[in-house]
Amino acid sequence: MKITKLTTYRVPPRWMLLKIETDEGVVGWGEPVIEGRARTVETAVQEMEPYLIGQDPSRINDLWQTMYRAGFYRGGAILMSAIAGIDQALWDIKGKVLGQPVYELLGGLVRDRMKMYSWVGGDRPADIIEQISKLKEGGFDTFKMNGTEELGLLDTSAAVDEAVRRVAEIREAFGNTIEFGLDFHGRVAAPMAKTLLRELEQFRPLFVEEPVLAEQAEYYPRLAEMTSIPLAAGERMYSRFEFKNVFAAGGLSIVQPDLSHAGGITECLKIASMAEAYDITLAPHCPLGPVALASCLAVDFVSYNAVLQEQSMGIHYNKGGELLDYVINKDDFKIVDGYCAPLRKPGLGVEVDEERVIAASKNAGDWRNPVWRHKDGSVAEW
Ligand SMILES: O=C(O)[C@H](O)[C@@H](O)[C@@H](O)[C@H](O)CO
Ligand SMILES: [Mg+2]
Repeated sequence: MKITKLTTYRVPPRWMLLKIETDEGVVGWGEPVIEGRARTVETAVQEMEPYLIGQDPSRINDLWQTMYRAGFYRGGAILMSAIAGIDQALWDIKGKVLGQPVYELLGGLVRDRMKMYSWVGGDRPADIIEQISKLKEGGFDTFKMNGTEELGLLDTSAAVDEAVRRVAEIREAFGNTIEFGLDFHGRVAAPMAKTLLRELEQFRPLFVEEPVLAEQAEYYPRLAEMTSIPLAAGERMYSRFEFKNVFAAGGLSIVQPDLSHAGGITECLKIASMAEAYDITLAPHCPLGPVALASCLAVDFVSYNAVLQEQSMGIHYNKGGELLDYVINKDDFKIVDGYCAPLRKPGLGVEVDEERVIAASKNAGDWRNPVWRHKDGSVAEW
């Protein structure tokens, strides 16, 4: 079998799907994308083509190493997202050729169902109680929200109180009947992280995500020393070579690689195994589309340390397109009592609605995250 064609489709709300065709008619789908840089990743996928066209798609490991090493420069958000989507599609092809779901090719199920969580609250956390109540009726009991609005490098006691008040209200309203993670989203600089963590400790959030920016990862062990709140990070790290230093330095309790940013299934499996050796749990990042989610689930169902899975249904970013818009097998993504079952169809288990994808790609738009400014006019982390 030989790879014959790669076709990318940028689609609303801010995703990109990749179709890889072969000379025997087997097709694989992937989701290479960096939110807000879809066109850049699209070009990176096109630049990877010479390594792929005419090659045997079953040789995923060799194709992965070639894409990673052959261009001399390596790593980073764009190249690793391009490799990620291609890798996902290659696994999809392999499973379809062998008539097996990807998780069977990776040693079979390590669990029967996977715990999912839902976003609430939007860019600036609001209406949290109401949104949690609604989702709770639908069976969710685990949520994530932004921990703060924009926050100054050195901000006020009032800003800290505002972040704490929101969390206090959640515990007040729901007690321990629900759990929630707080995503600091890189908005909190090191000078503020300790104060916020200390003040939030009493409400026992399930985790605090990106307590400081990934480029400040050396703070993770120091912050972990002063709080019992599990610290989570990983969506802005792109290969096991980045994660190894963070694991060795300590401080992380939860690692969140993104299956569409960190080299795909092949790479994230390695990251998951490395994390397990350090007793770090796995909660793949996935505010993206259905092929990305299916790839996450493939890794979740074979990784003992997988504990939580993000999914984007109802997320505040999904304007103009929802996770289930582009798949035929909508029921396979059903979340029952907050859990998702394995996708049992061959490959990634996603039946992509190609007609819908092609139609939607005609007006994909160019999603960008907002550019926030502090009161003094300087740019703020969004
Ligand atoms: O935890 C999450 O889902 C992420 O922080 C998410 O909010 C961002 O990755 C966003 O998609 C960037 O455009
Ligand atoms: Mg996040």
